[in-house]
Amino acid sequence: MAVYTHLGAEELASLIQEYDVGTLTSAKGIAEGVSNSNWLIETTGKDGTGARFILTMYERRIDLNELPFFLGLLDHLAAKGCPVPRTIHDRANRAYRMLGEKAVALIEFLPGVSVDHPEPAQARSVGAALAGIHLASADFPASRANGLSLPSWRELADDCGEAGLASINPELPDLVQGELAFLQANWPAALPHAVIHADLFPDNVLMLGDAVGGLIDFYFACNDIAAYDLAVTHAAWCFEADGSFRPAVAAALIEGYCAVRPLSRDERHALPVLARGAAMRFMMTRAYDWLHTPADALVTRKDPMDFARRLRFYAEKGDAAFPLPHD
Ligand SMILES: Nc1ncnc2c1ncn2[C@@H]1O[C@H](COP(=O)(O)OP(=O)(O)OP(=O)(O)O)[C@@H](O)[C@H]1O
Ligand SMILES: N[C@@H](CCO)C(=O)O
Repeated sequence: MAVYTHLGAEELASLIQEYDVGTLTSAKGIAEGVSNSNWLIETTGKDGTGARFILTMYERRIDLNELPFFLGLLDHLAAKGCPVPRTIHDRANRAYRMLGEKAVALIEFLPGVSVDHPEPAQARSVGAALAGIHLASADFPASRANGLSLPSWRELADDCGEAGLASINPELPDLVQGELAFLQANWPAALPHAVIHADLFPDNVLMLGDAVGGLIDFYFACNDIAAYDLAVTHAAWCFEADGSFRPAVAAALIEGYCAVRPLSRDERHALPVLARGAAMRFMMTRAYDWLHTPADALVTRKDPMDFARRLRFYAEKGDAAFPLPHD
C-alpha cells in the first residue's frame, strides 16, 4: 500500500484551496506504487462540473532539488502533446508546495489502466509514445544524470557482496561479475542522447484499449542514451510471467518506436548490449532491495532472478531478440 502519511479532511481541503481547481469533494488513498503517497482527488472543478487530480506526496527516494526537473519535464512534454500528466500550479504558480516537511504536487488525472499482459498493438502504441518523448525532450532545458547507469551497477553489486548475491541464487555472483566485465568493455560510447523515462514498465503506462492514455512515474527520468530507454522498455514488456520471450510484442514495440523516431544503424546494433545493461539495472536494484528490505515489510520484494533470466536470454540471442521492421 502506498499512503504513508495521513492527511485529514480539513488539511486536504485547505491544501486544495491553494489551487484554482474548485473545492475538494473527495480524496481516496491509492494503494499502488511504493515510493510516494498518492491520493485520487475530486473537486467541484472551476466551472462546477467536477474535476479529478492525483495528489502526490514525496516520501523518500526523491531529492527535493530534483523535483523541478521531474515536474518541469511533465509540463514540457505535455505542452508538446505527449501523453503525460501536466502539473497543476498553485495560485502562486508553484509546481509543488511544502506541507510540513514534505513536498506535494497536484497532477492532472489521466484515464486508462495498466495492463498485466500487453498485446502487440499496445506495445506498438507504447513504442511510439516513448519515441515521442525522446523527440519532444530535445529542447528541454534542464538535465539530470542517470544515477542508475553502469558505474552504479558495480556499486550495487559491491554493496550486495558475493555472499549476499549467492544467498539469492548460487549462480548470481558469477553472472553479475561476468556481465559487468562485458558491459564495461562493450557499452556504446557515442549514441544519441535524450531525456529518457528509464523505468517504463507496464505499471507506468495507462492504456485505453490499444492507445496510450498516459505515461506516468517519471521519477527515474534522466539524460542518457535514447535507445537504452527502448531496451529498458523491451526488457519490461516482452516476456511472459514464466520468462518466455514474446517476439510479436517485441516486434510491435520496436516498429512503433521506429515509426516515430527511426533508429540509426548504430543504435540497432547496440540494442542487444543495451538490453543486457537494462536487465542488469533491474537485476541489481532488485537484488539490493531483496537483501535490504526486511522480510516483514509491507512492500512486496521483486524477484531479481526474473531479470537474471532476461539477461541470459539477451546474451544468448543477441540480435534475434530484436526483430526489426523492414529487415
Ligand atoms: N496522472 C495520473 N493519472 C491517473 N492515475 C495516476 C496518475 N499518476 C498515478 N496514478 C495512479 O497512481 C498509482 C501510483 O502512482 P505511481 O506508480 O506514480 O506511484 P509511486 O509510488 O509514485 O511510484 P512507484 O510505482 O515507483 O512506487 C498508479 O498505479 C496509477 O494507478
Ligand atoms: N520497475 C522497477 C522498480 C522501479 O525501479 C522493477 O520492476 O524492478
